[in-house]
Amino acid sequence: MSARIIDGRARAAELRAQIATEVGTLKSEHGWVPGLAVVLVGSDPASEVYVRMKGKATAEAGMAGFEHRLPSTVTQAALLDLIARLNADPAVHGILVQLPLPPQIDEAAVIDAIAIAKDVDGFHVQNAGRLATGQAAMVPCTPLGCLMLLRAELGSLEGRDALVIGRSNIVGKPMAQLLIRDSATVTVAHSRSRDLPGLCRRAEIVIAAVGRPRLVQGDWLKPGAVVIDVGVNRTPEGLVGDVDFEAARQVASAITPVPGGVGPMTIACLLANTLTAACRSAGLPEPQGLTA
Ligand SMILES: NC(=O)C1=CN([C@@H]2O[C@H](COP(=O)(O)OP(=O)(O)OC[C@H]3O[C@@H](n4cnc5c(N)ncnc54)[C@H](OP(=O)(O)O)[C@@H]3O)[C@@H](O)[C@H]2O)C=CC1
Ligand SMILES: Nc1nc(=O)c2c([nH]1)NC[C@@H]1CN(c3ccc(C(=O)N[C@@H](CCC(=O)O)C(=O)O)cc3)C=[N+]21
Repeated sequence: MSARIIDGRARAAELRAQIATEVGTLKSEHGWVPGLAVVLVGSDPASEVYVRMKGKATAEAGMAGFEHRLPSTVTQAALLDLIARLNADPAVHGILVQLPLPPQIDEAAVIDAIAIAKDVDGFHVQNAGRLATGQAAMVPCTPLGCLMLLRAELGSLEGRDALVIGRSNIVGKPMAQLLIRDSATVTVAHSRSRDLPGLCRRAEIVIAAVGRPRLVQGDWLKPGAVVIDVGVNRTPEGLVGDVDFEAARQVASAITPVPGGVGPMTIACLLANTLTAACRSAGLPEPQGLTA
């Protein structure tokens, strides 16, 4: 068997086109556009790439982009001061502080300073809590993108055995919450899990969010499994995922590639969250199909 390759790049392009249309309507009917502020501290090369991609996608969707660059030596107080100004700026509907932050900055304190309604990353404790308790939340972009791909592939996730590998606050945990909400049976594995291959072999859905190149082997997979590879690992041979793609595609029924799978969906979902946040702030109806 050879797996269907899930084209995240194409799905993300569709989503961005839908968002651009909605933004055009907002502009012509209401005379304003959604605005996304991206804050980059320091000059980590990978972060630079992501911030540039986000800026480009924002502009192409017709949204207003505000980029704030701060030196790696910035103080916590100065960063919190910028966030306070962005919170108060009516042209800014979404705020993203690129992670990771330098060691002198308390990441949790920074995230919790972002206005809940503008937290388009969905990292604020209150958005995490809302997601966990089934209230309307800003949902983290990467898990949201994975969920969209899974629903498109499988339709209903009800009763499916899903394995999430990774328990980070930004990917693994919110991914598990979304799968629970869609009535999948969810297992969350991490570095202390015993028998990861055995856990994998039971799963109809595997979501790998680990950060270890090609950790998940082809013979760990249940035949016909749907595999979502969140990993983005820079190796001497180039960008690779957390799944051994060539081996896995012989066993899986569908699999996301790296690059071209989850990554582009993350960026598209950031725009989706910004549009959703903008509509909510203006009391306008939310466009359909952009949230979980
Ligand atoms: N495509 C995209 O849009 C995005 C991609 N990423 C990528 O996804 C990956 C994960 O990101 P993130 O969640 O932030 O990473 P973290 O480093 O925060 O979390 C990694 C998780 O993997 C677990 N883990 C580590 N080693 C193993 C192992 N050998 N077996 C099982 N579990 C293990 C860790 O366990 P423990 O908790 O016990 O330490 C932890 O829970 C990275 O490659 C990152 O680059 C991230 C965000 C967006
Ligand atoms: N506050 C915050 N929010 C984030 O969402 C956030 C963050 N910080 N810090 C870093 C991670 C990582 N992340 C990615 C986004 C897009 C791709 C992506 O588009 N990847 C392309 C490849 C791009 C390349 O060549 O590097 C792909 O997979 O096809 C990957 C990873 C968002 N993150």
